[in-house]
Amino acid sequence: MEEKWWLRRSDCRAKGGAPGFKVAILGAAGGIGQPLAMLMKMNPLVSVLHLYDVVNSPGVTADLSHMDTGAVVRGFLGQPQLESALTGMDLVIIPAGVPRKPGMTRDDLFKINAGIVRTLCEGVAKCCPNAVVNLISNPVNSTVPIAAEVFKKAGTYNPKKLLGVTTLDVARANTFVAEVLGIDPRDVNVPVVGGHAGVTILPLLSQVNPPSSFTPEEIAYLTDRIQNGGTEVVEAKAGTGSATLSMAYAAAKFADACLRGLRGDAGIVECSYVASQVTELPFFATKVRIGRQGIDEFLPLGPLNEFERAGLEKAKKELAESIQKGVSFINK
Ligand SMILES: NC(=O)C1=CN([C@@H]2O[C@H](COP(=O)(O)OP(=O)(O)OC[C@H]3O[C@@H](n4cnc5c(N)ncnc54)[C@H](O)[C@@H]3O)[C@@H](O)[C@H]2O)C=CC1
Ligand SMILES: O=C([O-])CC(=O)C(=O)O
Repeated sequence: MEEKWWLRRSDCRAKGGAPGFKVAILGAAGGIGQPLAMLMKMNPLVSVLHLYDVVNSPGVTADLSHMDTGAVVRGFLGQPQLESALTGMDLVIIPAGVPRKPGMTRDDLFKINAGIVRTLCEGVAKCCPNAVVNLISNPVNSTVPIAAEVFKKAGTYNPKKLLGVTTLDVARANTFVAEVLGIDPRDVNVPVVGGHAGVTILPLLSQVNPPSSFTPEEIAYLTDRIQNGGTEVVEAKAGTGSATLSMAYAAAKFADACLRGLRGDAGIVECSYVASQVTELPFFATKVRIGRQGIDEFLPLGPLNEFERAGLEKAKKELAESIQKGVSFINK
């Protein structure tokens, strides 16, 4: 392609190396991957953006590379290029894997996505063992334990740097609560704890900021809508996939929080599904404080009302099974 020009790109004076973080997206040509790649290309904290996929990453890379933002974009295609995609990365975002169709649960994706996540995490362990990992691929309740086991086997596991992305649950909760209250969603913050599937998604409506009270009907409506927000989109898309645009937005927001934490900004608190001692389960989503080394602090659940305590028990039962399934996949 370069032959038709008098100047080759390698002769250009740009040498790269601008200050900023190096970020890789694995699954970058997918429904989430493409808009997420665009949002990360627009993030001023990113100096280098690596886009890896098993299909179409050269096209997505060429396209995004014409945006006049600071990040230098490079594309990587297929397993032989995985190591180059990962080497030197500070943050690795993983939305690789198949999405749901109507009638499926997230757990139905386990068969295909578990193996994809294992392979990609083996690459992370080998090429950028100190990177922060943002895991999006479903079922998150099992893929995060899979990633942890892969890293343990490789001797690189750092629980402070492995974060399951549950930001979309928070974004939905903020949106739906704001609608019920008749206020701006940007002014609402709903902690959502537990996990990322059905009853494991536990919105803590008693802890909504600004402090708000809800009728029992509002609580029933909001809890159901937040827990089934993913299914609402899967059904509306009628077989063509699941949430991609809202997920890319949520993933970009979460990645930005991680980068600001790594930079040393104070007060970065996000909900995320992580290795945790907040409950008796080895993994649980709660608020975490993110700092220079990844997670600095696991924040407690806070006071729950009776409805939330009952929800927590249900969530824990399902979560325990999903965690065990992920752990056994690697240690079978
Ligand atoms: N954590 C969350 O809140 C959410 C998670 N998801 C999950 O994210 C995943 C991706 O969803 P979509 O982007 O809609 O799917 P998609 O099918 O549009 O894109 C997935 C991409 O992954 C790529 N891929 C497949 N195997 C790969 C491998 N071994 N290495 C690298 N790339 C590979 C595919 O080529 C494709 O480009 C799904 O598992 C979905 O369930 C979706 C929405 C929300
Ligand atoms: O529902 C799905 O399969 C995708 C997802 O995780 C979400 O939208 O929350």
